[in-house]
Amino acid sequence: MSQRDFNLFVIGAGSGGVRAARVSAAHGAKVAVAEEYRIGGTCVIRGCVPKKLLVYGAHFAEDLEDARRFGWHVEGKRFDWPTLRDNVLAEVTRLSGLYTQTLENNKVKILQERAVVTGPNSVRVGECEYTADVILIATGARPHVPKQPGCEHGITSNEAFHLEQLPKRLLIAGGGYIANEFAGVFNEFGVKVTVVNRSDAILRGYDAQIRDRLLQISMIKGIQFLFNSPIEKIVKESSGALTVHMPGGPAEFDAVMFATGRVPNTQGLGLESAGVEVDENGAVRVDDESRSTCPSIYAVGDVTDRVQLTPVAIREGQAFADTVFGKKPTKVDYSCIPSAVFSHPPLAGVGMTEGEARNRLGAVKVYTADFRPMKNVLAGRNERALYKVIVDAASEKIVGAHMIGPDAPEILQVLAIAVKAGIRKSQLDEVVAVHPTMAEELVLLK
Ligand SMILES: Cc1cc2nc3c(=O)[nH]c(=O)nc-3n(C[C@H](O)[C@H](O)[C@H](O)COP(=O)(O)OP(=O)(O)OC[C@H]3O[C@@H](n4cnc5c(N)ncnc54)[C@H](O)[C@@H]3O)c2cc1C
Ligand SMILES: NC(=O)c1ccc[n+]([C@@H]2O[C@H](COP(=O)([O-])OP(=O)(O)OC[C@H]3O[C@@H](n4cnc5c(N)ncnc54)[C@H](O)[C@@H]3O)[C@@H](O)[C@H]2O)c1
Repeated sequence: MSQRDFNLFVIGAGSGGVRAARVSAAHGAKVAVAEEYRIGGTCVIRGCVPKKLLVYGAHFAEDLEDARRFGWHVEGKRFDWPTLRDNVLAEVTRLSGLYTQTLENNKVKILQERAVVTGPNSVRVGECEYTADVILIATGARPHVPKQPGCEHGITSNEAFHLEQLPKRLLIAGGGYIANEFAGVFNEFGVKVTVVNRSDAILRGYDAQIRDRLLQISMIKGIQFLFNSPIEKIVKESSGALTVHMPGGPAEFDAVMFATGRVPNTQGLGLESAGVEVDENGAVRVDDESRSTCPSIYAVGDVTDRVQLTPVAIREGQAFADTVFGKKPTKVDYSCIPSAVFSHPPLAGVGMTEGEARNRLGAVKVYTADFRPMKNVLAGRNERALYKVIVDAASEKIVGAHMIGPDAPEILQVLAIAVKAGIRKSQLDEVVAVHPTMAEELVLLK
């Protein structure tokens, strides 16, 4: 029996930390978790969940517009931001309560304060020092804000959920997930959105044709994109407006939001006291069992900067608990991780893009369905969906699938099973279509 206060001390009650704490406790460990902000972490409090609820809220703008062609006349429609904001924040509070309850039900001691590591087996929380056989760093990541003069006047996704009122003109810096998701949301709410990117492409890592389709549709919806436009400085005017200086000249906005990546939360965490190494971005270096360079300290989730997605943090937390406290050594399989961008319309992908497949495999076959969904046709909405299935010409196996269009993330989740299982294109063809659906295009690809 250990003489220390706990078998496991988890720092950070987000996606990875909560799963690791709960499962380790279920395996019989005495567990404590420290959280400096709110139980649930980024995903629940200021990430996936409130973001997706805003995406739902935003989509009503198009649904109400399309409704007319389906015979529905909605008089006097009007959007009220405070109503949506407050309902979303209330839902976040409810979910945070459920996460807290889950930890308590599993007898995990919750310390609602910042923790720092003071040695290989010790942690300080406020005035108290605790000892533990194992420490798990699950502190996540925080928004990166560029250092150019005046950038402190901008906000990040953290603040976007709490805006007092919507800005009339919003500049979003970045071209990744958060930039495209929030550009879509705020544009649907009637905000004039400009996306500025320092490079010449959005959503690197996704299939080029799918990205192009999103760019094209986003521009038609009224979102302006400026490429190769690093922000040089931001000046706050006496009116409160922000003048943003860029290579193409200055422009005025009511708010600037940075969506320029997220950096691991290791600053001031005391990792050096235990010999825990971090990389050049501050991410904890770990082996394939999530063990750091200190044998008693592990790390999971965004703080390791492997794949910054909730389901990955959860898997890493589960694998850690099973390996260290469940006598079941488990490694996370990082191959074929599906992902989605909840833009308007959403896009999703799994496996190799067409470009990657051509580079890595040489001979590939690409099957595409480029179509206007039935609902869009009747609505008079000129938006086309695009599905792509990438096949290794030698083995006939599907090595990637990518799509943009209504409900693409929902459809892709199921297709990802086929890609992960390594099925052949002919096996897709054997499946009878569910008609009329959009997903049936996947079994009718010629
Ligand atoms: C706007 C936004 C939208 C997103 N949307 C999606 C999505 O749709 N799908 C998806 O898969 N992923 C999404 N993500 C990413 C996802 O939220 C993260 O990958 C995930 O939350 C990482 O989990 P984690 O456990 O590593 O860290 P987190 O969930 O960030 O948890 C870390 C916790 O540690 C706490 N903490 C930090 N330092 C200390 C300390 N010293 N002491 C005590 N506590 C500390 C923090 O307060 C935080 O609660 C989104 C992220 C953002 C920002
Ligand atoms: N739907 C989802 O699953 C989802 C949604 C939101 C966030 N996330 C996760 O959170 C992470 C962070 O999201 P994000 O959108 O901030 O990051 P990102 O990595 O997706 O995009 C960052 C963007 O900022 C640009 N950039 C980086 N540094 C810059 C600088 N100094 N000046 C100007 N531009 C700069 C990059 O070129 C890139 O376009 C994502 O990588 C993702 O893993 C996932």
